[in-house]
Parts: sequence; C-alpha cells; structure tokens
Amino acid sequence: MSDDMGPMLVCENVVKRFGSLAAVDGVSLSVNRGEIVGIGGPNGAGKTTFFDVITGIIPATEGRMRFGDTDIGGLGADRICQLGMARTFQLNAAFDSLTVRENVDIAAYFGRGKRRIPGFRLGNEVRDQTEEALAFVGLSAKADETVAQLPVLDRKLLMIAGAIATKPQILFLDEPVGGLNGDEIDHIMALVLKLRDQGMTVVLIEHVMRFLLALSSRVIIMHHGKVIFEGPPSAVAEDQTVVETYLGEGTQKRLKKYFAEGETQP
Ligand SMILES: Nc1ncnc2c1ncn2[C@@H]1O[C@H](COP(=O)(O)OP(=O)(O)OP(=O)(O)O)[C@@H](O)[C@H]1O
Repeated sequence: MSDDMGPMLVCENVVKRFGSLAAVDGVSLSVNRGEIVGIGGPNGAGKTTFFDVITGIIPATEGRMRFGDTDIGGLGADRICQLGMARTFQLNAAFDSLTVRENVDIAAYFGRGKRRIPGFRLGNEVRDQTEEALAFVGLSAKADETVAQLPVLDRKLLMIAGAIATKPQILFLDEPVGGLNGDEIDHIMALVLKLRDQGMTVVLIEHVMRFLLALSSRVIIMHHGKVIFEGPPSAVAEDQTVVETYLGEGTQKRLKKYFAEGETQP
C-alpha cells in the first residue's frame, strides 16, 4: 500500500444481496491507520457478510472499496490477503488433520505473495514468520499438536496466528471471543492490545460488549444490513435505537454505570 495519507480502508455504499435480501444495505466505513473499530449488532445484522465482502470471500453487489490507493472491489480473497488485509472467522477455519505449525505455515506461504501449489516449498522466511506468529499468540509449545485436539481458545489463537503470519497491515477479527470464558476473553483482549501497540489496525465484530467497548476506539452498530450507530464506545448505551434493537435496558444500565463510574469491566 503506497498511500500513507488519509484512511487506510474506505468502503462506500457497500451492498450485498442474497436474492431479495439485502444482507448489507449501503454501508460506508473508513478505517484509519492504528484504529480499533468495533462492529456490533443483533444476529443476522449483516456483520459477517460485510467482512466477507471486504475480504473478498464473496463479491459485493454494489459499492466501492479501496485499500490505500488500490481498488479492491472484485479482487479475490487471496489477492486481498496478499495486499495486507487478513482475517479470522467466526467458526474454526483450520485444517483439522494438520498440526498447528503446518496450518500457520500454509497461511504464511500463501498469504504474502502469488504461489503455486506444485511448487509448495517452505523457505526460511516462511518458517520464521510461522514461529514468530506462534510465539506471539503463545502456541509454540503446541506447534506439533494436531488441530483436531485443540480446545476452543487455542483454535481462536491459531486463527489469529495464521492471520498475523501473513504480515497484514489491517486485521479483521470475526467474533474472536465467542464461546470463551472470562479469563480466556481477557487473554484475547491482551493480545489485541499488544497488536495495537505494535501498530496493527484492527476491525472486529463481537457480541461480548465488555470486549467490544473496552477495545474499540470507535464503534459501529448494524441492524438489518445498515449502520444504525457510529460513535465512541461511551455513546453506545446512550443511543435509544441501539438500546431498543440490540442492547436492552439491563445492558444499557450496566454500560452507563461502567462509563459513569469507571468500573473495570462493562
Ligand atoms: N450465503 C448466504 N445466502 C443467503 N443468505 C445469507 C447468506 N449469508 C448470510 N445470509 C443472510 O444474511 C443476513 C446477514 O447474515 P450475517 O451472517 O452477515 O449476520 P451477522 O450480523 O454476522 O450475524 P451473527 O451475529 O449471527 O453472526 C442473515 O439474514 C443471513 O441469513
């Protein structure tokens, strides 16, 4: 990416239709370098579909998307990853029968440049990227374990390791703490903060509000494919539409107390 000025990623009026359903219905988003942007919203709001469109898993129906000075609309997931945009998935996306290290090797090998499967040969650079990513997420000791044996937290860490092994400039995390317990959530939270401190730009989807609000510099709430709120974490619980469509009054009270009294956890 050659353009260091202005937003790193710009999405304008992105639409994704599945038949008559507009899963993403005219969403615009700009992401600046070094930000953590959090996306929330009820089930079926279109959050994952928006990620799928940005990261080239599925094509947009309408809209424009630019990463730096590159128009990424119409590019495939492999090319988008090679440009410097990596992601994780809500459900496990790993080769279960391979080891932890082999999975990250594959990400490091294919995620940075055009490669051919018949020429699949790992060089030192790929191996180093893999070891670095495994150490970063704390999975080095389990590098030789088969993925099928891993507990949920390690599977989440593995997806993050695979993503960062591609050396992205921006990282998309889809529900990185879904299904985890409190300590595990704290563990992933610390990891995301460490990434941010190293200069990584992050866009994340999460239902766990304490994770979403504690980490994000800016929050977006989607509903029925549209953005219904965009603002700082402290303003989310003040927005009556967000409370009615997503949070409910109990969560609103808890969040208001957190921001008013500076409690440690929302
Ligand atoms: N491949 C598809 N074909 C048809 N409809 C789809 C497809 N993928 C998603 N949808 C629909 O698009 C809408 C948005 O789904 P999406 O998974 O993006 O929501 P979400 O906000 O990520 O939800 P959740 O929080 O439950 O993950 C839903 O109504 C879903 O059923």
